[in-house]
Amino acid sequence: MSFLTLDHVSHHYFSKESYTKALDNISMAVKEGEFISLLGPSGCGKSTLLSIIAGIIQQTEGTVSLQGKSTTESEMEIGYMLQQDYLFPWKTIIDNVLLGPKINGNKTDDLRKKALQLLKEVGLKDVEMKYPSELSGGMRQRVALVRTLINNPKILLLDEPFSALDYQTKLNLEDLVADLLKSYHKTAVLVTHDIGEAIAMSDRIFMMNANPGSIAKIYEVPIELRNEVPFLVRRHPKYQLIFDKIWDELESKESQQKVVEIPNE
Ligand SMILES: Nc1ncnc2c1ncn2[C@@H]1O[C@H](COP(=O)(O)OP(=O)(O)OP(=O)(O)O)[C@@H](O)[C@H]1O
Repeated sequence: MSFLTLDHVSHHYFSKESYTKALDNISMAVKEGEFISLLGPSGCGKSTLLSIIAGIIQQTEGTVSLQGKSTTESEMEIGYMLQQDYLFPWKTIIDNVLLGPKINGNKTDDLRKKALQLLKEVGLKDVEMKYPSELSGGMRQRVALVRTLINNPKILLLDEPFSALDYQTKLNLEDLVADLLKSYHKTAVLVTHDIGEAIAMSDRIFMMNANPGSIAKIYEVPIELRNEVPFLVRRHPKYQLIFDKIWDELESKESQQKVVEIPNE
């Protein structure tokens, strides 16, 4: 049985003024511990798809399940990491990390130890009593990662989590996230515009079409690249070949973007 299953998922946005068919008939099966990326032209529905997997929005058609359970029932088992860290500025780092478990009514004494361990694992020692404003963007994003992992989610949904960071910080964080997810055997879905990031981090890359959003192609990253840390994947002889192939595909999709017509009622 696959870990995350999407079966014929479609989604339409309706309002009085407009209608958008954002996703059309998406099916995919993600294995436990697998890292997949969603890549595609702007507006092809990547974030919509991630929100549906997260159970934040309900798809118009089709089913989404995590280990056989609907994702709306498994909300607590899903971790979400976004471009912005959304840390509360008036709370210390440790209080930010422990806020989720606290809201869920969990005792935080044991979790405090785990939080400090995770902070150490992401290279943040002795920051627990600091406030977010005292940390750099990359450090705050690492705190956001710890805040996600403290809930021990079964799956991590990553919506362009590195795109607001400078290039060097982004590469370092990619290595860190890949290493942590591997060591905790977490399944992950990454939305990105960065082809290099998708190749460096993923087992498989789902290339999407726009208007409406659908899966156009699935690229399986060769095993020898998957066994490397992301930074070294970018130096692998096969990396540029895969990059060029995906680049050409993406370029042709950008140029094919059409205006969607609003159907008559
Ligand atoms: N709340 C909404 N109401 C109406 N239409 C929406 C809404 N959110 C997204 N859309 C439309 O649905 C389509 C898919 O949007 P979505 O944000 O999922 O794409 P994306 O691939 O994540 O885009 P980008 O790469 O630019 O972030 C687009 O046509 C967008 O305009």
